[in-house]
Amino acid sequence: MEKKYFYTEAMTVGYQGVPLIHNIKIHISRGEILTMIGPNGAGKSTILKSIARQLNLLGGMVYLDNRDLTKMPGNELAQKMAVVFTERIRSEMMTCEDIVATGRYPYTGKFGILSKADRKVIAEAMEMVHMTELRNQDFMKISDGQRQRVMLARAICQEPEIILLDEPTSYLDVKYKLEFMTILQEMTRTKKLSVIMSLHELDLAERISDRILCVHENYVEKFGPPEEIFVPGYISHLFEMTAGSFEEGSGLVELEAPQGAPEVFVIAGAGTGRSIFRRLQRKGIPFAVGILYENDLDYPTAKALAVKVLSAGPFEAISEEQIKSAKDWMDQCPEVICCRDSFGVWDQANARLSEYAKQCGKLKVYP
Ligand SMILES: Nc1ncnc2c1ncn2[C@@H]1O[C@H](COP(=O)(O)OP(=O)(O)OP(=O)(O)O)[C@@H](O)[C@H]1O
Repeated sequence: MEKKYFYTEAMTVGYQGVPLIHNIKIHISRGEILTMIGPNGAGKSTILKSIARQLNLLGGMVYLDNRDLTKMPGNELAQKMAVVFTERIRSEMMTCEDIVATGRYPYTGKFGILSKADRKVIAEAMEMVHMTELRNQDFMKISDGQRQRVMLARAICQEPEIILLDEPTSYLDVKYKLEFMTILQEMTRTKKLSVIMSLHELDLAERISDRILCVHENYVEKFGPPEEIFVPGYISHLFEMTAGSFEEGSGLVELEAPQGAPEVFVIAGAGTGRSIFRRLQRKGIPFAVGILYENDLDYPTAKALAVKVLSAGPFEAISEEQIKSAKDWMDQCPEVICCRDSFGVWDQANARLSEYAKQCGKLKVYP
């Protein structure tokens, strides 16, 4: 096997000599992103802390750049590896810039005197995460999201080859989440940075990661590229979801579907139905939907929330039998909502259903 930049062999992690997860086998190359996902308390932070040497390994080996990581001198490790964890660092009387500057310690020698070149790296790192305007503020008096950006700037100015991040985007708003991920991605491309992180945002994990490690409670269940992880039903299994659903294809989460005999039949399609399905869900009204093509934008939400979805295969002709079945379901519902104001050439079955609902006096044109 090609030697990877970072890899583990039978790594066992845990606390006070008690193993939590055995036999962890992961690897990444320079410029790759590995993301850990899994339920609360599964052991993601424990793995990160063990790689960062904050916890002793309970077994196995970790290699970085072909070296036994446990034996690497501290200063050398600090020049290779940056760590962005969630615990608050003690920082009395320190400005945000002071905190970022501590990222240069592996390069500044014993007295921590910053050269002109160090100051340039610090300024660039602050600029990169858009925190220059925070530089003179007391680090203890900024928001959680601002703190996450300051900590990323500190890691960037450490100029590492590999960065470990524990839930780095948990406090960031959507703009900064995307910015944060873009910065990481740019650094993987331009500086060949390797990234190992934990994320609870599955949509981001799927998009950014080259490899995903699925940590189930106390064991590692899967390790592979996102397309091997986000397969139907797997995320619900990994998180042992008991309410609502996650659809791996679209990355959509939906709340619990209302149960019971359908009270409304919805004619939707082309993405017109999703907001109606969710409104019905919020009111706890069970509903049926038809006839949707299985590649329609509305289909994943309908599958998650409706009692019954009458569907047709992608680009297939809809048969008389399918229309008859949809009418039968419609007959059982006191009300029909039509989300469409026009029907295309390939959607005449739904035009007929809408006409049928009108004849039955059940059609409600949705506002
Ligand atoms: N210092 C500690 N000593 C002993 N056990 C600990 C310690 N810290 C955490 N644990 C336990 O180790 C297990 C894994 O915790 P860990 O923080 O690694 O989970 P996680 O996957 O990062 O969870 P989350 O998604 O909630 O952050 C938990 O059962 C936790 O209670």
